[in-house]
Amino acid sequence: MQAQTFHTFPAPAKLNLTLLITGKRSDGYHLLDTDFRFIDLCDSIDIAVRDDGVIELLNPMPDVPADSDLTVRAARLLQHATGSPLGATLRVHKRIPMGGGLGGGSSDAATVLLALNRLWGCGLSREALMQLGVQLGADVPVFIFGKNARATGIGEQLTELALADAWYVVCKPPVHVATGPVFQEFSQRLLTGRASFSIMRSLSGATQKQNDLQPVVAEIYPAVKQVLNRLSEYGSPLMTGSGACVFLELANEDQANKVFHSLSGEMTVYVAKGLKAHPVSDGE
Ligand SMILES: C[C@](O)(CO)[C@H](O)COP(=O)(O)OP(=O)(O)OC[C@H]1O[C@@H](n2ccc(N)nc2=O)[C@H](O)[C@@H]1O
Ligand SMILES: Nc1ncnc2c1ncn2[C@@H]1O[C@H](COP(=O)(O)OP(=O)(O)OP(=O)(O)O)[C@@H](O)[C@H]1O
Repeated sequence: MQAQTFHTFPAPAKLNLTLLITGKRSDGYHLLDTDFRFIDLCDSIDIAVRDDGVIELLNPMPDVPADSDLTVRAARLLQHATGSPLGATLRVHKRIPMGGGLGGGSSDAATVLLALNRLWGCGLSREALMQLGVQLGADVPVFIFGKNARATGIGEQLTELALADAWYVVCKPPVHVATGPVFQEFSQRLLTGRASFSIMRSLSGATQKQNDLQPVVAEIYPAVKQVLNRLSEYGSPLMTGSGACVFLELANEDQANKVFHSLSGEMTVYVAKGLKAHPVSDGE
């Protein structure tokens, strides 16, 4: 086989700067009102086009078989939707912790859709890619949308959000949180009055940040609560997505570095800059 030419594409993590749950759809998915921000903590994906139609992942992760990996699923979905006869060899460099609420798998999938749409010459619009992406996960569309955004629906109705420069300290408690069970527990709590939909807060446009999944996760996973407590010594931390990661927004890089250095001996911690936009543009 001919030597393959690889192109490298970044896949940034996201933070949910606020996350309100406003309702539930008939299929069980929850309706959200959430502000997404991309940060410069990124995976990267090497992609080479091949002409035999095969989708191959060179370095599957130990606990995710290649066929289940969101990068492979994204490539196959695009192939199926467009009828492209081309294939791809993929290599994923993970930096974004998994099960952290940072959307790493979703971002990897979005980057593959954006990159292969271009490399295969499919010519799908951004909207069409977003519609494909949501089939892989509720967090995929925002990464294709490509801008920091307020999201409603299950995360697929997006409006651009202008955000000031900011730096973030992101801590990863030593637990892996699965998204589905956290939403299920939230729903259970609705029945017993221990949780409620944040409809009024959403409608009123209240600016105070909160994450409606945080009380659920902090109770089930004491490690998350501990990290929230520790970070609150420096400001007002919040959990991102369905956890487990917890972040603190700082006004400048110096402050972020100071907090980072005081925590780095104790836990897994990252310092990241908020991005203005997704680093992959689809050429539009
Ligand atoms: C919590 C967030 O990270 C916020 O950005 C996302 O809403 C989660 O998005 P995601 O990880 O892409 O989630 P998916 O893979 O689509 O969904 C996993 C499971 O979480 C539940 N789920 C997810 C998203 C949502 N809006 N409501 C839900 O109830 C569903 O049971 C679903 O089967
Ligand atoms: N390329 C991939 N990278 C990471 N996880 C993947 C990938 N492909 C499949 N997965 C599966 O998806 C799960 C969720 O991964 P991800 O890193 O997106 O979690 P998360 O940050 O909690 O997501 P979210 O914020 O969207 O809930 C992983 O535990 C893994 O089993």
